[in-house]
Amino acid sequence: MEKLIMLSPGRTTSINLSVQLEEVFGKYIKIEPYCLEDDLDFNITNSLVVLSSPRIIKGKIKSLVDRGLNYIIAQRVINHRYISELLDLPKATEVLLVNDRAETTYQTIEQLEALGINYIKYHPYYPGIDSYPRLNIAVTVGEPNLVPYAVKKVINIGTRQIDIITLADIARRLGLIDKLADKLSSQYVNEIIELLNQINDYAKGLKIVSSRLNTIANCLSKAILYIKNDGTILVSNQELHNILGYSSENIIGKNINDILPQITVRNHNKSEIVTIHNNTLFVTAKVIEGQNSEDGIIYIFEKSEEIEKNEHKIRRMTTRKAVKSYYTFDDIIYESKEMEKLIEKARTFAATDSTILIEGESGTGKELFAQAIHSDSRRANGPFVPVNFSSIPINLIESELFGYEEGSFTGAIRGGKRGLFEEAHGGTIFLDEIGDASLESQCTLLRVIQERQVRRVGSIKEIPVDVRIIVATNKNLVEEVNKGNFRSDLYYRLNILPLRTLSLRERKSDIFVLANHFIKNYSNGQIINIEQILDNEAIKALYEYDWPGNIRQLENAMEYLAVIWQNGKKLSKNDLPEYIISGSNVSKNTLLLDILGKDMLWLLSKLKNSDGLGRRYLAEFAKNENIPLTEGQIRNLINKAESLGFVKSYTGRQGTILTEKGYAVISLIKI
Ligand SMILES: Nc1ncnc2c1ncn2[C@@H]1O[C@H](COP(=O)(O)OP(=O)(O)OP(=O)(O)O)[C@@H](O)[C@H]1O
Repeated sequence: MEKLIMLSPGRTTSINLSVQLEEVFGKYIKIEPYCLEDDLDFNITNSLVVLSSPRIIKGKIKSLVDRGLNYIIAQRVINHRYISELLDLPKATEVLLVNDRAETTYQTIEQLEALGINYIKYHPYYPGIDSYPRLNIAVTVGEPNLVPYAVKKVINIGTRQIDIITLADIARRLGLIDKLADKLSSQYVNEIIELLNQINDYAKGLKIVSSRLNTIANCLSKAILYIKNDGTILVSNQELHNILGYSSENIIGKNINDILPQITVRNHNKSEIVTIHNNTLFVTAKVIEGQNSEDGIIYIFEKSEEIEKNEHKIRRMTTRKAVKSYYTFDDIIYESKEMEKLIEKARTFAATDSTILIEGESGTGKELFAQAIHSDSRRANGPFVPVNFSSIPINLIESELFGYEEGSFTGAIRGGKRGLFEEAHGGTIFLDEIGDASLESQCTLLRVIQERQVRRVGSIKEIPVDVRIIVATNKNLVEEVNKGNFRSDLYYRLNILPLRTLSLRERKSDIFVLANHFIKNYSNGQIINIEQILDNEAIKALYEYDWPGNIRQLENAMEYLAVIWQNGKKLSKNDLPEYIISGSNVSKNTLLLDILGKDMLWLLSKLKNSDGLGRRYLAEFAKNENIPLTEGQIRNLINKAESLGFVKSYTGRQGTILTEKGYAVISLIKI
C-alpha cells in the first residue's frame, strides 16, 4: 500500500480524522484527506481507504467499492481530550447536541451518556430537524458551523475520533501491527486514564454536595429516603437506618423495590401505612419534578409518636384498606332494561354531592348501589363508611355516629373517640336501615345534615365534616312519616335524589344472569350455567318463584345447588330448596298476583286463618311482617275486596271475614 485515504462526506471531518491518522501512521505511509466534493482520482489498487461511516457507501463511492476498493469503515468515538469543558457544565444543564445528521447526532448523545456524562440533558440538533428547544448552549462534535444562530455558547468537543479497534485494523491491513501494537495500546490506556481522572474530579465535586446533603438529612428528626425515578435509592438518613436496622452502605444505590417492597405509593402527597420490622409507619411521598436528572421521590416516614397525632388519618386509611375495593357499577350484573335505566340514573347522581335516598326491598342491592355511587364519585379515594341503624343499640347510636369526649360517660375511653361521621370525612357515609333510627337520633341527624358539623357527645365544640350522605331503607318512609315514626323534616332533607332498587320480581330477565354468576362462583367455575345442572322444569320453577329475599336469596339458593349437585345428573324441580318448590307451585299464583295484587292476596290470606279481623289488628300484622300498609290503605283494600265479593265487613268486634268466594280464591294459591 502506498497511500492511506481518509474519506468522509465533509471536508472538516476528513481533515480532522487525517490528523489523527497522521499521528499514528504518518511515519509509515502517506495520508490524504478526501471529501465527497472532490474528484476521487486516487489509485484504488494501491490505496487503503478509511470511510468515516457506512452511510457514505452510495453513488460514486459505491461504484468504487464495486470495482474492488480496499476499504475500512471507521468506528468513531468521542474525543476524550476535549470534554473537560463539558464536564464543567452544572448538573441538569440543557444543551443542544449538534451534529451533521440525525443518526450521528443520536449516536453522539448515546456515547456521551455511556461515558458517564449523563447528568446533562442533550437535545438533538442537526440540519433539517423539525423542531428543537431554543437553548443558550450547544455542544458539537467538530461541526460548530452547524450550530443555530441564537445559541450563545458553543462547546466544541472536536470531531469524533476513529476508535482503537479501527486503528488496530488499519495497522493490520497495512502490515504494521507488530510495530504499532504497543503504541496503540498505551495511547488507549492513557486516554482512558485521563478521562477517568477528569470524570473523577467531577465525581469528587458531587461527593461534597452529597455529603452535605447527608449531613442535612441526618439532622432531620423524621426518617427520609430519596429515590430516583427508576427506584434507585440516593439518600437515606440515620433515622431511617435506625428503623431498618441497616447502614447506608447497604441501601444507597440499591433499588427501593428490593429494600422496601412494602412501599408502593408513588404519587405526590399520597400516604400509606407500612410495617417495617414491626414498626407501623406512616409514609408520605413528595414527588420532585422538573429538575431533570434530579427528578425522583422523597419519602418521609412518621414514627409511632407522630402516628398518634395522625391517628385520624390512619384510621380512615385502614377502614378504607379493610374493604380494599368497593363495588363499582361494572360489578352490577343485569340484563334487563329496567336495571340499565336505574344504573344510568345512579351514575348521574354519583356525579353530584347531594344526599341520595335508596329505597328497596331487602337484598335488592341497596348497599351495592351505594358503594358503586361512591366509587363513581369524586370522593372515590375517600372512605366509604357504612352504618347500619338496625344493628347499633339505640343508646349507642349517638356516640357511634358523632363520637364522644373523654369522660363523657362511664366506659368512655381515654382521649375520647371519633364518630363515624368524622371517619367518613372526605368520603361517603352510608346510613343503612335509616327507617330504624330512633326519633332522637333522627333529630341529631337532621342537625348534622343541615349544618355539616358534628358535636361529640359531652363536648361543646363543633367539628366540620365534609361527607356525602347516602341513606337506604326497606321501609316505606312516607308511611313511616304518616305513622309518626319518622320525622317529616328529616325525610324531606333526605329525599333529594331518590333511587328505588328493583326486586327480582320486577326484572325477571335478570334471574338467569345472576343465577349463572352465583353458581359459577360457588362451584369454583365448575358449573358454567344453570342449564348444566338443572332440567327444564327446575329452571322454570326458578323463573316463576317470587324471590321475596331477592338477590341474596337467589345467591343462597345457588350456593345450595352447587353443594348438592353431583356431576353427571341433572337436578329436577324437587331437588330445589323447599321454599321454591312450594312457592312456585302454580302459575295460578302469578296470574292471581297479577290480577289482584299482592296486598289483596295478603289480606285474604290473613283473613283465611281467622274468624274475623279488625283494621287495627290487620295494620299490626302488616307492621310486624314489614308489609308497607297503613290502616287507611287497609280500609281501602277491604272496601275493594268487599266490592269483589271476597269479604264481608261488620262494625264492632267481628271486623272483616272471608266469604266463600274469597276462601275459594285464596285456596288456589300458597303464600
Ligand atoms: N345486580 C347485582 N349483581 C351482583 N350482585 C348483586 C346484585 N344485586 C345484589 N347483589 C348482591 O346481593 C347481595 C345483597 O345486596 P345488598 O346487600 O346490596 O342488598 P341490600 O338491598 O342492601 O340488602 P339489605 O336491605 O338486606 O341490607 C350482595 O351480596 C350483593 O353483592
